[in-house]
Amino acid sequence: MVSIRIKYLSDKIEKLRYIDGKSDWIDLRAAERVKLKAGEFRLIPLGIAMELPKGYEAHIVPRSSTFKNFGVIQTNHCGIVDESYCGDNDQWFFPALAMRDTVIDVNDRICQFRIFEHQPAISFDEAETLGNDDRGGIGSTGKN
Ligand SMILES: O=c1ccn([C@H]2C[C@H](O)[C@@H](COP(=O)(O)OP(=O)(O)OP(=O)(O)O)O2)c(=O)[nH]1
Repeated sequence: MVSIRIKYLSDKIEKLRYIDGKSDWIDLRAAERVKLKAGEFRLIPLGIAMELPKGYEAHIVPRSSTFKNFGVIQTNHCGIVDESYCGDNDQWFFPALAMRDTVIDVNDRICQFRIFEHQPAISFDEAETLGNDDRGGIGSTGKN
């Protein structure tokens, strides 16, 4: 079990819940009522700031039902929360683009996150040739 220090920046949202055995991913809630016109963009506050465990980052993605329920897409497709994003005012947000006129209410579950261990440190070693066979272009393995 890993514990995460969390600061709630809103008393209008329910506390985060990790549901053991259901899914690793933890739902996040809108901390504000947001009304968007089709084509409008907004950073929706999620009402939380966290100190992630050392060596971890968090990934935020939409819930599968987010588009069906709210008509918004996440503009960065997957949000990365760095370990250094850990101050009291480092509120997590969901960058939303409305594809239709829509209203997201306070406490609506609009996205989900889980933590991942950082990748190892990387150095880039430049080479004239990689010395491997080419795999072929994208889609070269066909459709079936
Ligand atoms: O969907 C997201 C993406 C990012 N963040 C927060 C956590 C992250 O650590 C910080 C900065 O994100 P990122 O590094 O991806 O943004 P940037 O555009 O590179 O800005 P910066 O100059 O702040 O690094 O914003 C979120 O709350 N939600």
